[in-house]
Order: sequence, then C-alpha cells, then structure tokens
Amino acid sequence: MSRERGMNMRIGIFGGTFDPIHMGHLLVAEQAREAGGLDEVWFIPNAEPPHKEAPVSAPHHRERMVELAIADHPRFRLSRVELVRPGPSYTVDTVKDLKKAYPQTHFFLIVGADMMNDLPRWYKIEEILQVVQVIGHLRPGVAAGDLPPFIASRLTLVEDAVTLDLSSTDIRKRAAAGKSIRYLVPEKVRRYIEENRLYENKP
Ligand SMILES: Nc1ncnc2c1ncn2[C@@H]1O[C@H](COP(=O)(O)OP(=O)(O)OP(=O)(O)O)[C@@H](O)[C@H]1O
Ligand SMILES: O=C(O)c1ccc[n+]([C@@H]2O[C@H](COP(=O)([O-])O)[C@@H](O)[C@H]2O)c1
Repeated sequence: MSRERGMNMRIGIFGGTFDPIHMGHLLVAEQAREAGGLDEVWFIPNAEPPHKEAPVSAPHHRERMVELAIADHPRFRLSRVELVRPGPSYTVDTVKDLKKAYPQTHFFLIVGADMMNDLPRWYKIEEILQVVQVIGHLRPGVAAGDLPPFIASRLTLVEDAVTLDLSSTDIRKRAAAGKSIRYLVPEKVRRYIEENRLYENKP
C-alpha cells in the first residue's frame, strides 16, 4: 500500500477458498476494480472456509496459487489476514482486522452472485456492512435474488459484466479425470497443480 497507510484509498477485498484460483476469479476482480474505481484488489484466501463441508487443499497450496495467478497485475495483492488467524475464517473478523490496521481506507467486499445471495446468512452481516460496501458480480446460472434493504443499500452490481461459467469444483473434477485445465487457470497455476499433483483422484 503506497499512500500513507491507505489514506482515502479504495481497496477491494476478495475472499475465497481459491481451490484453485481460476480465470473466473481474476475476471471478477478485474471488473470490480474497474467498475468500483478501486486502487487495489486484495485477494484473501481463507484458512478454514466457514461454510464448506468438503475438505479443501492445504492453505499453503491455495496461497501459493493465488500468488502465482496475480503476480503480473500491478494492482492485485495477496493478503494473509485470514491465513494467520486460527479458526474458521469469518469475514466479520477480517473486515474488523483490516479496518483496525488501515482506519483511513475505504473497503469494498467483492462477491460473486452465489455469495451475494448468501449474505443475509453470513455471521454478523450487520457488523460487516458497517465497515464495507459490497460490489457484486453476476455469475452464470445464478440470478441476483431479492436482498433485504440493509444489504441492497450497500450493494453495487458490476454493470455489463463479462461472466465465465467456471468454478473450482469443475476444475478439480476435470483435473481428477485427467482432462485438460489449460486456459481455465493461469498457466503458472496449471503447472503448480500438475507438479504438486493436487487434484489427482480427488474430485
Ligand atoms: N465464475 C465465477 N463468476 C463469478 N464469481 C465467481 C466465479 N467463480 C467464483 N466466484 C466468486 O469468487 C468467490 C470465491 O469463490 P470460491 O473460491 O469458492 O470459488 P468457486 O469456483 O465458487 O469454488 P467451488 O466450486 O469450490 O465452490 C465467491 O464470491 C464466488 O461467488
Ligand atoms: O463470514 C461468513 O459467515 C461467511 C460465510 C460464507 C462465505 N464467507 C466468505 O466468502 C468468501 C467466498 O466463500 P467461498 O467458500 O465460496 O470461497 C470467503 O472469503 C469466505 O470466507 C464468509
């Protein structure tokens, strides 16, 4: 972060399990950055997803894949705020930690449509919305649902968003079946998955 500890900066925070990070994530981040006039987007891999049942890859693998994927973008950063915090990665704790560290920064929570519709069920959502505004990105196959006014009033949708019908689940399945995942993830991420045999026989 360049300006004095983020004074008046507009930062997008994009949390995810990123198992693995894919082109859909990068496109969401880039379009949210542009639409929201954001100075930077911080990718925040979670340590323990608060609501996912299936086991996920070790945090160090997911962290490294994010690092490889965003290395070439001058305005994308990796934040380890959730990786260093023990226990389930609740977003309310993350936004409070960030606001404490950067009190002068405006934070924007970036979410895909499935997560946007899920916001009313997030832990302490009212407290999250005291700290951040939300930028929502539509996702193929997921319509924007009706949100309660206290969320809708803090939400901006990316207009004319380019969407990709792609998920980490699809990619894990393809890799496990021995199918190509080239062009679905950045090439460096594809090589990392291959070298570490991340999804072999693990749909
Ligand atoms: N193709 C996509 N288009 C729009 N948003 C997406 C897309 N893929 C993921 N997202 C968003 O990215 C964030 C992180 O998602 P996550 O890391 O769980 O990826 P995922 O592809 O949904 O993974 P999985 O298939 O394992 O559930 C969420 O806000 C999610 O809505
Ligand atoms: O804090 C919550 O209650 C909460 C509930 C569901 C999801 N999240 C966060 O939303 C982001 C996307 O979630 P996921 O599981 O689709 O990767 C990730 O940063 C999660 O930690 C947060």
